[in-house]
Amino acid sequence: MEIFREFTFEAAHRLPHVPEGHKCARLHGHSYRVEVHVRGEVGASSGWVMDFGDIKAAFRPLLDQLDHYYLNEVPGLENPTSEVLAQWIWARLVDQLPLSAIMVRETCTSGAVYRGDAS
Ligand SMILES: Nc1nc2c(c(=O)[nH]1)N=C([C@H](O)[C@H](O)COP(=O)(O)OP(=O)(O)OP(=O)(O)O)CN2
Ligand SMILES: [Zn+2]
Repeated sequence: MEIFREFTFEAAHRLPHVPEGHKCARLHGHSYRVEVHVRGEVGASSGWVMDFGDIKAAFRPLLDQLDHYYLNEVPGLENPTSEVLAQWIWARLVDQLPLSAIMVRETCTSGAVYRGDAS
């Protein structure tokens, strides 16, 4: 069984390695949406894989580093694409949660999913 908890935060960024003239080289912001997916057995007594509250607690320190910040200044997010952000979140949660995926949405129509492999 896979469950997920969604989080939202506001942040600014710019993409430093895009071609000259690309709109994303300019400072701009997004209302980011992050889904943290975890996988496990459904407990016979609990009826759940884990408490959504435990996912929320694990994500809280990351939210404190991201919400209303300029992402380029956060260590590890100097090139804050959706892909880099998904990997950054994964690396900070993988020792605490049985992760199956991290989804990052920059906009309603674009984002990235990281499942912990190289691809
Ligand atoms: N593979 C990626 N491509 C782009 C990323 C990214 O993180 N990974 N990021 C951006 C920009 O951050 C941009 O702000 C968001 O992209 P885009 O989908 O182009 O957003 P728009 O809202 O501007 O889309 P429109 O529908 O064209 O208005 C760019 N690419
Ligand atoms: Zn952007």
